[in-house]
Amino acid sequence: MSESSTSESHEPTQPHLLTELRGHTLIVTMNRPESRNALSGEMLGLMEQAWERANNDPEVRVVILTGAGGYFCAGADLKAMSKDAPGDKFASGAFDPSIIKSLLKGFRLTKPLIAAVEGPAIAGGTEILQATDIRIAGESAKFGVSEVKWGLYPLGGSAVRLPRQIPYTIAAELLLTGRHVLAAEAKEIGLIGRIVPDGEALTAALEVADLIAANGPLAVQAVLKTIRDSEGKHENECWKDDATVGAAVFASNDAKEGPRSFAERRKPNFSGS
Ligand SMILES: C[C@H]([C@H](O)CC(=O)SCCNC(=O)CCNC(=O)[C@H](O)C(C)(C)COP(=O)(O)OP(=O)(O)OC[C@H]1O[C@@H](n2cnc3c(N)ncnc32)[C@H](O)[C@@H]1OP(=O)(O)O)[C@H]1CC[C@H]2[C@@H]3CCC4=CC(=O)CC[C@]4(C)[C@H]3CC[C@]12C
Repeated sequence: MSESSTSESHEPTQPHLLTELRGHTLIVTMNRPESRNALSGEMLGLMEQAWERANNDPEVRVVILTGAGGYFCAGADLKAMSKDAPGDKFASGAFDPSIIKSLLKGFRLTKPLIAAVEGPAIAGGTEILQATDIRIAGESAKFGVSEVKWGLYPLGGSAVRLPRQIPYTIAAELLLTGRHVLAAEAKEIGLIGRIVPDGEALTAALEVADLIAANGPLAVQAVLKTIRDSEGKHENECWKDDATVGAAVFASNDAKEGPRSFAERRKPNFSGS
């Protein structure tokens, strides 16, 4: 990683989250491999900063979320929670769990987000996965929303999102039993889109990111907006916004550059305007 986020309190050489801009792709890496990249307060704070950057930096066209050391994320740091229970902060109003920006609940990226998963993606790890658009995993990756095993609630959004993303009965089973599933089953139920050999998830994600980054950025972001905004609505309720968003793209310089590049038999040079 050539570039890393600033650490708020931990060792400056080992921040809990790393970021690297490679071309137009922002790679965001959860970085506590000794704890299977369990979510710390520091990591969550740095994730918020990374998402702000992704949305506001025009150089960023695609984002990849991954984990260090061959692990994705083991959810909340249960050891820290055993000493300092978050429930007290919810009860006092010190933390409002209806918006958890770091886990992309109540806040979404305007750029496509690809998950590159190796190893365990459990509880909060599978919760944030549900906020990603494209999901690629190594064959040994493991998923699950196991909060109920510890008497906890999946506050990262899974009780709402999972039944919308995979068949209801399977979502209910996973949420209520907390059982883990391997990559093959995760793909079968539609939780992830692609399986690659272990160790190759990031490479595969970068290949997809390059394909997306080569496209017109305004077009990509507009398509993503419509995918998100139309979710759960009757199609007739969507056409007005679909037309507004689409017409704005057609009015852009990029929409002139694309057809021109085809006619001139060259690669398009999109400016994002
Ligand atoms: C609400 C969200 C979220 O929904 C809640 C959760 O995520 S609960 C977390 C539940 N996690 C699990 O069930 C996973 C437990 N781990 C395992 O099952 C296994 O370890 C594994 C399958 C991941 C890996 O197995 P392995 O056999 O490969 O490895 P193993 O030997 O078991 O482990 C290796 C070492 O790693 C350590 N380890 C593993 N997992 C964890 C873990 N989860 N926590 C700590 N350490 C872990 C293990 O112990 C081994 O270490 P050794 O030293 O060798 O023993 C919530 C998500 C984030 C919350 C916010 C956090 C910050 C906040 C603070 C506040 O004060 C206010 C609230 C809040 C904002 C808080 C709000 C809720 C969340 C958003």
